[in-house]
Amino acid sequence: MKKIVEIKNLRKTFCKGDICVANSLNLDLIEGEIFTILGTSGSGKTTFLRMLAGLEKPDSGEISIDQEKVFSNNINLEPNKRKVAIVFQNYALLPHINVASNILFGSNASKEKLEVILEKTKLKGHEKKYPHELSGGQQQRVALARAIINKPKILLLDEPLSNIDTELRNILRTELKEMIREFNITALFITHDKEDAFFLSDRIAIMHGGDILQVGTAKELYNNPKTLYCASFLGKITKIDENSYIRPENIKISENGQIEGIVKENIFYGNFNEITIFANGQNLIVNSSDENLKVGDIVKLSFEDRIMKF
Ligand SMILES: Nc1ncnc2c1ncn2[C@@H]1O[C@H](COP(=O)(O)OP(=O)(O)OP(=O)(O)O)[C@@H](O)[C@H]1O
Repeated sequence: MKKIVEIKNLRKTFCKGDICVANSLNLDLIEGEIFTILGTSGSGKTTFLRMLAGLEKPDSGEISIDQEKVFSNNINLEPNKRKVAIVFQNYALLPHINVASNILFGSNASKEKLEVILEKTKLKGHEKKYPHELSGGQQQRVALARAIINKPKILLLDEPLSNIDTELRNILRTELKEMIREFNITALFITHDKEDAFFLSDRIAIMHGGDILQVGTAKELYNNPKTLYCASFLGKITKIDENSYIRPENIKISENGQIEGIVKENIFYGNFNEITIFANGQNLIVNSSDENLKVGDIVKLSFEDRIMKF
């Protein structure tokens, strides 16, 4: 598997060292994968993406893209020499020029290439329209087409799905994933949204306070988080003793359960119920399909294997 991006000991601090946004980061991206940096606001995602693109200068470390060193002690290639392209949040389309001109903006791609890309992004017939005449999905495709026309080695996507309402967002992210697969390009997303990360990514890195805490597939991270922070960031957990935790779906209410508890609350969420049960001297959160349990009912619980220890 070919490494398209190699990052070694990348460091960046702001405000005379007060805020460390990249704390000796190490990361490799593999050709063709969709990779996501997932983190809360202020965790350092944008700075990381900007350093990769050459828009922010790291303090130290190394970045290679497609086997070429683009940043090190004595190298700092300009953004346009780095074989990267960015799709910005809100797409950053130029409002006063049409679709074709937006796609060709800053590119010396041929008319033939434009035709191919219009075809592939399903924008044929829309090339003379202006951005405000396009749907959200079409605008996203123009932004993608513009990013991809120069055949970058890596496509960087800066929270492209934020500020979009849920219904459209589901459509856009499906389309986005299909397009990226269609172009067979390596992509790096940054997002704070766990669901987007799970939907889009082959692998995910969890970022927090300028550190990459863990890298893995969504399943690996969810089922085997290395730290309490990663565990709770990716989904609800409930404490079962001093240093053991479990996810609500891994506690079962059953006749044969070994632990007795009393129902404190039962909340209906449509496809499951979230039940708070007081057992072993504490409140446990349990996901169940049992809509009929009432406050005060006595139940028996058992824990499935997936106990996490931190
Ligand atoms: N140019 C700058 N000067 C000083 N501090 C900065 C600068 N850029 C970012 N920071 C600080 O660095 C930290 C990380 O910022 P960054 O934008 O990389 O985080 P983020 O994870 O992308 O957050 P968000 O999701 O809110 O964009 C924040 O505390 C931010 O205030």
